[in-house]
Amino acid sequence: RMKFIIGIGGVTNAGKTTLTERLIKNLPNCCVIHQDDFFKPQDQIEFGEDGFKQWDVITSLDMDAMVNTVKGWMENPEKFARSHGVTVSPKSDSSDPEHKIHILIIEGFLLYNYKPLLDVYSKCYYVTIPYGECKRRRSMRTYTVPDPPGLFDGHVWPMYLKYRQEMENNRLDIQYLDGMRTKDDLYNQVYKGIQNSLLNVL
Ligand SMILES: Nc1ncnc2c1ncn2[C@@H]1O[C@H](COP(=O)(O)OP(=O)(O)O)[C@@H](O)[C@H]1O
Ligand SMILES: O=C(O)c1ccc[n+]([C@@H]2O[C@H](COP(=O)([O-])O)[C@@H](O)[C@H]2O)c1
Repeated sequence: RMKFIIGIGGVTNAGKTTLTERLIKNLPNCCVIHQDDFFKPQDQIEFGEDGFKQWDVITSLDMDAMVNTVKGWMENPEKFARSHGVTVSPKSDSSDPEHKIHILIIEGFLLYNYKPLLDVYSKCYYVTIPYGECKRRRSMRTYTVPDPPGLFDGHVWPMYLKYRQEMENNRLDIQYLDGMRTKDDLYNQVYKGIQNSLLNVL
């Protein structure tokens, strides 16, 4: 079977998880890896010169563990699916070309800033929203470690700008998505895009 890896990157609260959840429900043989699951424990996150715990930098994540998880899927997507509770369509069902494929979605806010993971993607998406909307959505969200006052302007947004610049210097073929559009619009656009890509590779 073909293997196809989709990156859903983007700024915090852009709607990555919302979009991803709907895609995995509707794509065949589709597994998911959330970058948020690879945050290091709180006591390993250092304080920066900005006075904040440095959550929004690549070293706050155990990226080696994330790479190994991706490799695990690549080596045996069937087994990965089974052990993650994903139903795999039977191989004999070859009448439907869609089912000749294994799909992995990798979702997260720093997807395209780690060299060992840059060349695994078949398709790279990046969802953006403007500063004001990002700050508003973020203020309504509660993480395992709640944001201290001033974190967004003092750390989250500046680090986003820094890593986004670095990402753009990496010259990946990234398709940008406007996260201000409705959830339905975003989903329909991406679902159609993936369908088209699959038709080309199958
Ligand atoms: N297209 C959208 N338009 C408006 N609000 C959205 C949209 N997509 C997601 N949201 C809302 O924004 C917040 C963050 O969404 P989420 O999918 O968790 O973002 P992320 O995973 O990028 O941090 C949630 O409250 C969600 O309901
Ligand atoms: O998940 C956690 O344990 C966690 C703990 C502290 C902070 N976060 C925040 O998670 C954000 C990235 O996730 P997301 O879903 O908003 O893209 C990032 O901006 C961090 O500041 C996440």
